Amino acid sequence: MNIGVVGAGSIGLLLSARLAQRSHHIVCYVQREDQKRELNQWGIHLLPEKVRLPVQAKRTEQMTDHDLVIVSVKQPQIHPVIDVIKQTLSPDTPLLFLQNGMSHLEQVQRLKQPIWIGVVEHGAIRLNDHTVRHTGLGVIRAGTLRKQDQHSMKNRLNMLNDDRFPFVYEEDWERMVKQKLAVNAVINPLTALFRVKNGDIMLNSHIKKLGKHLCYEACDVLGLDRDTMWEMVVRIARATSKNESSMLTDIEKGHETEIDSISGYLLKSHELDLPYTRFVYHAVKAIELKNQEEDDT
Ligand SMILES: NC(=O)C1=CN([C@@H]2O[C@H](COP(=O)(O)OP(=O)(O)OC[C@H]3O[C@@H](n4cnc5c(N)ncnc54)[C@H](OP(=O)(O)O)[C@@H]3O)[C@@H](O)[C@H]2O)C=CC1
Ligand SMILES: CC(C)(CO)C(=O)C(=O)O
Repeated sequence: MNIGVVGAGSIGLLLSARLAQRSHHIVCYVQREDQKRELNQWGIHLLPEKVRLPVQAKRTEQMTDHDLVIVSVKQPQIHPVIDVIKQTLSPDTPLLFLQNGMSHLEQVQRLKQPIWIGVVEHGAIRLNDHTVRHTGLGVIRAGTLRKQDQHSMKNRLNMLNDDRFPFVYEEDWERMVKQKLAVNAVINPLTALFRVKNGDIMLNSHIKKLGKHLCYEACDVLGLDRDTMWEMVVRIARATSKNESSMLTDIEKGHETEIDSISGYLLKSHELDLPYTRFVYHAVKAIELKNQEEDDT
């Protein structure tokens, strides 16, 4: 397939490399000239295998139609990408959105294109503009926003699917996104606040206890079963145990996190008090603010 990947960060580079390995033609859309140059010159260096995969790189404004366009920028970065999509892509080009959280869904639903909503259960970390380490093998789950797109989506998803990098079709995308939100509402703030890798939150009995409270609060808001969800959180934390969560990476780099679309989304959509969620929300925002103040001085 001919695939465009918007955003060549940890997940964008991982996806581009894994799909290029299966001989798909990949165009990475990036926002910086230096990253474009590096990717065109070196391709993607994929670890731990130490292989180089050739890709083409262009600026996001140069976006054209593909068999599929995958959007792998972070939730707070999505507005300008949606503007480019509106201006450049035909209404037939399918779009796969992979953001954590749920705040982007309202905007995305207004697009005319066939929309696939996906969640990533892999762990990945970008080491430089053309090098990525695959730190936790998981799956990518996706479903279609509109029923009429299901058939063509299933066909295309089959073309992407591979035992070493699975894509799984999900009939109930809303449930899938809610479950991923509950997982992120536990793992992401705890790893960011305690500065630990995903697996470590299950090894420290106190952090694990906080995790269970966060999980139960998320389940109560989202209408999910508490025990099933806690099992899922434990499974994903273990499967990605060596991974730094995307929120921890953001905190360490002094970047804005996705806390607003994860814990913030839960707080906004519920009237009951969620004391554990409220605490981690403000704690992560406090670190963001501190990082910002340090940058300004
Ligand atoms: N990392 C992980 O292990 C996991 C991440 N996720 C989710 O996947 C999504 C992506 O995360 P991740 O890859 O870690 O994030 P990164 O911050 O590593 O990557 C985001 C990339 O998007 C780029 N970008 C921002 N705006 C634009 C634009 N207008 N045009 C082109 N590129 C742009 C950034 O460019 P620049 O480098 O120039 O800033 C950056 O390279 C998030 O929602 C995250 O929560 C889900 C599961 C696991
Ligand atoms: C599943 C998990 C926690 C993997 O690291 C993730 O989604 C993230 O880091 O944002």
